[in-house]
Amino acid sequence: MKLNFSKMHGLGNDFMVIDGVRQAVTLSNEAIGQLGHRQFGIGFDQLLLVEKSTTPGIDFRYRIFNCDGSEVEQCGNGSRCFARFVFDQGLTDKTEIAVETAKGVIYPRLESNGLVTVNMGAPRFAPSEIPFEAPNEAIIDPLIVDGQVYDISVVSMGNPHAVQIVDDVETAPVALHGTLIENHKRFPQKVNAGFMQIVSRSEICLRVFERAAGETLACGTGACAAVVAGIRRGLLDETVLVHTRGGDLTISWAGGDSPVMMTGPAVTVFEGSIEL
Ligand SMILES: N[C@H](CCC[C@H](N)C(=O)O)C(=O)O
Repeated sequence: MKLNFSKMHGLGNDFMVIDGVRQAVTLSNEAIGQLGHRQFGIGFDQLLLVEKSTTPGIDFRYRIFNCDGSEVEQCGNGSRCFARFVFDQGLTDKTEIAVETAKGVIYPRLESNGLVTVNMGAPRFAPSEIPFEAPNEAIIDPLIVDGQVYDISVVSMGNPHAVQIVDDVETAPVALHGTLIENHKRFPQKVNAGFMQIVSRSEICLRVFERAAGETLACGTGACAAVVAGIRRGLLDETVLVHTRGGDLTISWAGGDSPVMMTGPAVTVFEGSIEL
C-alpha cells in the first residue's frame, strides 16, 4: 500500500498527517508504532488521520495516535496542523471547520496572519472524566510521587493532564517525575504531566512529559490544561502567553463551561509517500 503523507509540526511537536479521505488507509496500531519510531520509521510524536465525517454539520473526523501506536482522544498542536493540512490539500475551501474527535468537537480557524485558532471545547474536572482515582472533584489534589507529596491539578481536554507548579521549568525533574506521574496508579489510562512556572498573571513557562511520547517541545492540550489549572487556582487571568521549548501559544479561558481557545502556528515541513 502506498501512503501519501505530510510531515508537520506545531512548535516542534511533530506529526505525520495522513489523508484518509482520498486514500484508503488501514494501519494497525503496531504499524503506526513502527512508523513512529525515530530511527526505524518516519518518526513523529503523533500520527494524525484525516477522515470525512458522517455527522451532519461536521466537516471532518480527526483520529490521533501516539508514536507507540496508542489511539488518544485529543491533540492540540495537531488540531492546528489538521486545519492547515485540509485547507492546503484542497480537502476544504473553508477557513473555519468543525472537527469531531474521540472526545467532542473542536473548531479550528485559519487566521489571516498564518496562525491557527482552535476552540478546544470546555475542560472537564470530574475524576471519572479524567479518569483519576479520587473521592471527589478538586482544584488541587495531593499526589505521592517518589515518596513525596505534590499538589497537582487534574484537567481533561479530552485527554488527561496532571499539572503542577514549579519554581523553574529548566531545573524541574521533568524526566524522572514525568514518567512516574504518567504511570501513576491513580491514572488508570495514564496521564500527560505538566510542569508550569508562573511568570506573571498573563505569562507562564511550561514543559510537558506526554503520555506515550515523553517530553515534547510543546503540548497544545497541555498548555490549555495548565492555563485552566492556573486560573482555577486564582493565579492567572483569562488570557495567557504560554512559553514552551518549541515556541509560544496564546491560551484563553473565561471559566465554567466556556471553551478553551488556543492560538499558535502550524508548519508543513515536507510531503512524502511510503510503501507499506
Ligand atoms: N500525548 C497525548 C496526545 C498528544 C497531545 C499533544 N501533542 C497536544 O498537542 O495536545 C496523550 O496521550 O494524551
